[in-house]
Amino acid sequence: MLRIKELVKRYGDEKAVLKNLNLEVPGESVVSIIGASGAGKSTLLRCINKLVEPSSGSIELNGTELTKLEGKALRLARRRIGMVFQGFNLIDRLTVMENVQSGRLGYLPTWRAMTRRYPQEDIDRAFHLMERVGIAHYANKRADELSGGERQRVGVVRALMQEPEILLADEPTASLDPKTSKQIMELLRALASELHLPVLINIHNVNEAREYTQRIVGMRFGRIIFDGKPGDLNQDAMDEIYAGVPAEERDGAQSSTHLREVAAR
Ligand SMILES: Nc1ncnc2c1ncn2[C@@H]1O[C@H](COP(=O)(O)OP(=O)(O)OP(=O)(O)O)[C@@H](O)[C@H]1O
Repeated sequence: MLRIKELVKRYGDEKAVLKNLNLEVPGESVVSIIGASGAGKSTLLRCINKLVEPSSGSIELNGTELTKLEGKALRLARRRIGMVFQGFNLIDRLTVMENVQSGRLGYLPTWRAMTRRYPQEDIDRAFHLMERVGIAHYANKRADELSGGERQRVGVVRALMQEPEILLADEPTASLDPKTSKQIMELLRALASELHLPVLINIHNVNEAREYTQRIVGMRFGRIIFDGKPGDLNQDAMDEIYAGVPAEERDGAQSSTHLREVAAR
């Protein structure tokens, strides 16, 4: 169970981008977070895995308060949070196997990780997961030789190698074509149920959110203003979440997170 209470995030002296946000995600549920660009969706995910430091409030994962952790305790907690990225975040020159094994870094002594001498059980687990998502035959291929959908499957396996207690996906399909997007959403939904994992997906494509997730959380200006089943997301709710956003930009627009990542490359 993920339990977020009164979460506030402020970048520097700017006004808060998350404003006293409350959210509970029980096990095994697939929740999508939608909202206009700048609503605070990525910041929320980044606060959960502490890529950014919350300004105040609490984030509890299965009874562990994450916001207060530091040093080793933080590292241990972080390895329980799997993250899937829009741009995949793979190391191109490494093989698929090497990339997925990087999900075990939080568990291995440094010498073992540096020399890439992975324990047999980690190799077995990697093959099992790669077979599950259909990429086992690519184990020894370089990551940059794969298609976008295959790369995202590597990203998913890497996250699962962490034995996570929750999976966070930050626009996992935004770099993919529609058919591949559906396959990845289908996969995330299936894995949530097979592995009894809560999955939190930040997503721009509202149609995919409706089709593949059981619960939709709508954000606006750092607040949750909708929280319900896909069937409850009617036109009024959509208009409130996306007020002021042109219709053609509501779906599939490039996110500011993506643009920032591209600019940083
Ligand atoms: N590292 C940062 N430093 C300063 N401001 C930031 C930073 N990251 C995000 N912001 C600001 O916080 C606000 C929320 O951004 P965030 O990326 O969380 O929104 P989002 O809903 O995920 O948007 P998008 O869908 O476009 O990615 C925006 O105004 C953004 O400019």
